[in-house]
Amino acid sequence: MKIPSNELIKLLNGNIKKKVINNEIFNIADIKDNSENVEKDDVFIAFKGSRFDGHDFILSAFDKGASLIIAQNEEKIPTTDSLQYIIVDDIKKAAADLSHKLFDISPDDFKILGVTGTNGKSTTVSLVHHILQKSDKDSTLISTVEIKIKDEVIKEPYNTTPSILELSKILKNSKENNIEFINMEVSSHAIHQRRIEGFKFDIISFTNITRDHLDYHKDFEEYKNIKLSLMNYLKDEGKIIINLDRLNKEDFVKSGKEVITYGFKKNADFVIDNYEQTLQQMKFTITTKENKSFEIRSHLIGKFNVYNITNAFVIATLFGLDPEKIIYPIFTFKGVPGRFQIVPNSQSLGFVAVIDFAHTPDALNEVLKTASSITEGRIITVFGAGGNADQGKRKLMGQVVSENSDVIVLTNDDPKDEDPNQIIEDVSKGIDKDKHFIIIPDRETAIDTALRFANKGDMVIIAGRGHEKYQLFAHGKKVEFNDYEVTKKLIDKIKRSSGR
Ligand SMILES: CC(=O)N[C@H]1[C@@H](OP(=O)(O)OP(=O)(O)OC[C@H]2O[C@@H](n3ccc(=O)[nH]c3=O)[C@H](O)[C@@H]2O)O[C@H](CO)[C@@H](O)[C@@H]1O[C@H](C)C(=O)N[C@@H](C)C(=O)N[C@H](CCC(=O)O)C(=O)O
Ligand SMILES: Nc1ncnc2c1ncn2[C@@H]1O[C@H](COP(=O)(O)OP(=O)(O)OP(=O)(O)O)[C@@H](O)[C@H]1O
Repeated sequence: MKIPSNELIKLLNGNIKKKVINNEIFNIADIKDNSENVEKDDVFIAFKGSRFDGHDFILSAFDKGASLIIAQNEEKIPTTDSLQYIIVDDIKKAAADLSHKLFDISPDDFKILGVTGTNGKSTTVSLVHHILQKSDKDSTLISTVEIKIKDEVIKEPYNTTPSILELSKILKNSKENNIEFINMEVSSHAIHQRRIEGFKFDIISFTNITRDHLDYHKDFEEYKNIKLSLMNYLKDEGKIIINLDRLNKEDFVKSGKEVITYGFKKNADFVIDNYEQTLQQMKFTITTKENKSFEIRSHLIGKFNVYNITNAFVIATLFGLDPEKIIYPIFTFKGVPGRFQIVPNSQSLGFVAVIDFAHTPDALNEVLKTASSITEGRIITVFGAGGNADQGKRKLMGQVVSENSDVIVLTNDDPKDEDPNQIIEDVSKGIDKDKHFIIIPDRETAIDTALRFANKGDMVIIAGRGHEKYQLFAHGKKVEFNDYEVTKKLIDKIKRSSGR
């Protein structure tokens, strides 16, 4: 794209501290925030991060052909002839303004949904995407599990919420594909790091706010306030949806925006009732304020999924869909990989093996309570806790699993750079020592042991890693490991060896 310098300056108006520009016109190929990827005629934005400072790579970007540098710290600008740069006050705003202009996108081009909360984001956005697609409404999905335009996967997600520049590129791609709806997960990290700068949402949905990520955030209060600050990113007519059973409406009405509620509580705008669950399917009703009731059936399992489904139902109605027509797409939704996902070949052995992404105390509580409610036999839980993450939640995870399981196999999750034995030690502090409890650090052996221990009628819950494809160890070591595939393989082996 060709852009005259004066237009560029106008675009960043009010944000410029200093500029050294010689070109009258810039021929901008792309806009990058990683020097490694810079090519000829790119603009390089120097972000200061938690590990690196992009300012340290300005020279490298320039050598690779960057035509313009946008930076924030003048002292770190290298003294090189012909380096053209702009020093701005607010680099996140500059990145959003520039990328939106360059890619010709604006939040007004789309109806945008943001789902935040500790748990339930992926399931909710994936279901909304499915409902929209099945209703002939073109939609983009941005989640931890996949990034899709319509039904086409366009990118493997790296983070739950991508960076400012990646998001801009997804919106550009979406606009080129005439997408009407953007459905995205918004993590607390993304809000804090302003990865959503320049975004304005039509709907923001809050699922629940419970303990997580207290390695990154100072305390729970800060974590909660960061989540709540997402409300500042609503369009003027934007609406908020909350789960009234899990959240306090007062925290949201303060925003001055319309707050729509759902829950089992009778004073919710969308009341859930008559919930019944079997291993095959659930059913429940949603009753609107106008006293219209809708019977919902789904293959998903668990009360937490009743909430996720109702949330998606409310979102879809606010997006203008006929509620009657939402019911069938909900029924055809197969769920998100690694979220209460049953490993089918386990049932021929007489028990049920389930893969679930629960990696917070609250999620483990929800999943194990669900498991108990639909299981005659014992609950056997295989789990661990992740490294380089909230250490304080480990003991709480141990407690929840201890209270809700008959047999516990404690193993490695993703130890990352931490000592795996220390993580196991931290988790085991929450486990009642009178329980049937065994520590097996190797995850495959742990799963195998749990499966061999299972009797007819039992349920084996393999928690924590869900859809993830790799186990992460120290020094960046990545080992292929998918709980579903490993469990399936182990069950086949047990079947072969036992002749069952
Ligand atoms: C701590 C954290 O959140 N870091 C995120 C952050 O990175 P950062 O700003 O710290 O970047 P950095 O690595 O220090 O680099 C600074 C700058 O130098 C640049 N650089 C760096 C090296 C180089 O050679 N050249 C160069 O130009 C980098 O491109 C970057 O622009 O911004 C990056 C881009 O958005 C993220 O990918 C990165 O996520 C890291 C990988 C991460 O682990 N984040 C987790 C904690 C996270 O964000 N999780 C949440 C939710 C998880 C959940 O829901 O459970 C998520 O949204 O994924
Ligand atoms: N509404 C909910 N309330 C509590 N727990 C839930 C809820 N929905 C899902 N869970 C639990 O959280 C796990 C992750 O679900 P999901 O991926 O939908 O959440 P998420 O917020 O996207 O999490 P992440 O960002 O870590 O992927 C599930 O496997 C389940 O154990």
